[in-house]
Amino acid sequence: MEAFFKKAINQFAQNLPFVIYKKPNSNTISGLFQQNDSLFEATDFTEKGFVFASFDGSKTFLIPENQSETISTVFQKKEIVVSRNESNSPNELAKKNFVNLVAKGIQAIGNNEFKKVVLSRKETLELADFDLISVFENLVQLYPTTFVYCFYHPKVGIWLGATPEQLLKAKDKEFLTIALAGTQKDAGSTEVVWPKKEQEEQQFVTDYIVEKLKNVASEMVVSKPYSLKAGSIWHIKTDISGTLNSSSSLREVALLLHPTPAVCGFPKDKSKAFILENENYDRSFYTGFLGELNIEEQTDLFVNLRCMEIEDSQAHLFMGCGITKDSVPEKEWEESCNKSVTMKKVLDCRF
Ligand SMILES: C=C(O[C@@H]1C=C(C(=O)O)C=C[C@H]1O)C(=O)O
Repeated sequence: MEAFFKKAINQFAQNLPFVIYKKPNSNTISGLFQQNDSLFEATDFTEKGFVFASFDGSKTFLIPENQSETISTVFQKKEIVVSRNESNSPNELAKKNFVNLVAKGIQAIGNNEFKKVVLSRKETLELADFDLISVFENLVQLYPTTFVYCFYHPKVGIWLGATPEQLLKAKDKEFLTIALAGTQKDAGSTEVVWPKKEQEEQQFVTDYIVEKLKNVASEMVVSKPYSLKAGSIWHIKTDISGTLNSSSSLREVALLLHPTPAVCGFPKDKSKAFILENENYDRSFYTGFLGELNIEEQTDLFVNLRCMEIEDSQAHLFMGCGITKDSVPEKEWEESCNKSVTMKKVLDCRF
């Protein structure tokens, strides 16, 4: 593991692009270390490499496999101590802005503009000291069931995250995606009871994805909804798998799914337009997607959630909440605070 991280440190010191990542429940950390600093894009999704795409669809960057050294290492579990006091320092202005944004979303739903919209915010923290590799290791140690990554490109920036949400897994014509929604804080029990509002919201997401996929796939299998723990919060998840029609391409499916109702809303176009007009900040790569594209004949893409961008001595954290007609703005604010803890914890823990 040490030699692997040393490689990443050297790469970073030379301002060369790289990505290191660990898949959910896996023991392997993989890395692509690009040998030049060119900025590549995935265009038709027949490329091989690691893709990093923005929410608005304008950027689909790629660390190409054929321009990179690929290395992996086995992850060793360590005991870590989280020193952060989990209570959030209340920021009254940020709260007021978010509560107003959510209220506006609820009003638009009441006016039948769309049925669901995912509204988000950005929170900036000052970092006293920051070590890229330690923070990545903290993510790996703390969130074993998520997709953990650290992406660096001198022309893009530094992003880290631990996302519970798969966008698309595909091999040949077989694919898998999920519908994820509903959030509640972990109270220490594995028996999670979900209110009707959360169950309905998640069912909307499932139905919408299945309906969309009918255009490109056959033989779809939809699992029963079940509870999934990601860090200290729970979600409701449904697995959806199927076979792509011979005329459908990987790119078509990825773009059909992205952005999913779990991070945008539905109908997609109307909720996306509302987000772009009202959120008042640029989501950039948050709620975009990332992951392996045609590596060893497999594609494994995730939605970029529970993530942060590191810029100079600051960390920008991003969190969002699914808004439906039954949402309560104050509760959504609290949910966004709970989600922010996923990143806050790793900025403040020690081995
Ligand atoms: C948008 C985020 O999360 C999404 C929204 C959820 C919700 O509204 O309950 C749950 C999981 C994610 O699909 C985020 O974490 O930033």
